[in-house]
Amino acid sequence: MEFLFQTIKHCVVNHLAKKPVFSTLEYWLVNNPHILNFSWIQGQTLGASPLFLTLTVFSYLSLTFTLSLVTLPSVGPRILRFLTAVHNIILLTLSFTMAVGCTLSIILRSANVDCIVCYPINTPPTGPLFFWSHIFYLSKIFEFMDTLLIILSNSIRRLTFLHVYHHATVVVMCYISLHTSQSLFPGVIVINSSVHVIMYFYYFLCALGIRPKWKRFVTDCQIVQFFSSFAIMAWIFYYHFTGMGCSGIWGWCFDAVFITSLLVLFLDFRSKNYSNKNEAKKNI
Ligand SMILES: CC(C)(COP(=O)(O)OP(=O)(O)OC[C@H]1O[C@@H](n2cnc3c(N)ncnc32)[C@H](O)[C@@H]1OP(=O)(O)O)[C@@H](O)C(=O)NCCC(=O)NCCSC(=O)CC(=O)O
Repeated sequence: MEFLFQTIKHCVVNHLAKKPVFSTLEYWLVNNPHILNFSWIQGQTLGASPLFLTLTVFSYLSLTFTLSLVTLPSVGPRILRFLTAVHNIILLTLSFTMAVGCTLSIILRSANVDCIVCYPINTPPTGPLFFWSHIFYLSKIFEFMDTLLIILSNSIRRLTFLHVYHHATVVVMCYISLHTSQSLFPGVIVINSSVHVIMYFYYFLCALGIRPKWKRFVTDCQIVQFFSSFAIMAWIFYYHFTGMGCSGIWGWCFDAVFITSLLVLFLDFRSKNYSNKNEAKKNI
């Protein structure tokens, strides 16, 4: 693994870095002073307080519950489709930027594989990796708009436990990961953002009235991402107990429960949506 990482780093630093496009990307996604000097400071950085987190999650859950019960003034289908398409394009672009920014930050700012997987205990949450973690956290709050779009489209059957539980809990996971400088987090960001590029592209096409035949592929990518997260978690676990310890091991425990619960919910979603019986029904 170390050899693979050093080879990639060598290629990036010695070959790609000479291309003007790459230098521009490197500046805007990693070496910009705003990103380099980023610091997650409790009570100062946007969203960095338990009160903010509590109010955000509470407002999301109570608004979702209330709005799903009342009859909202109907938004014309054309306007709703337009809003949904714009929302998906924003999240697709943001997810792509986070995936590229975080990958470049990992390659350029980490000396070796150990530094990516296991931050030393008491690592301060500063610099590019935590900048992208912060953007990822804020993007999860922006994803609340998914729920509003479901409610506005009167598609209450799509307002499932999986959807609401995922949207509410993922914000808590991001907060804990930033707060504890959690080692696993950049890996999760790269994987999740990449999967979300595909997912929001799928939703974008749906908003345009196109029903892609590869819906199942999106679900499979999501399931694979949970297994990949387990692999990274096992790796951290190994480093933590065989070395000097890794930062954010309490956050690790939260993630273990959260990712397991999502895996169970997604496997259930998969078996209900794509079982041979259901597929046959759709084709009738
Ligand atoms: C293929 C999936 C991505 C989506 O499954 P669904 O059953 O929701 O898909 P679907 O075919 O019914 O979706 C099409 C409908 O979604 C509407 N739609 C379009 N954009 C949307 C958006 N941003 N949020 C919510 N709904 C949206 C379309 O207009 C269309 O409505 P109409 O039918 O009226 O025309 C699946 O794998 C999945 O994630 N299912 C769980 C449901 C969910 O909420 N997923 C996202 C959060 S979980 C997550 O994000 C995990 C992760 O981190 O990867």
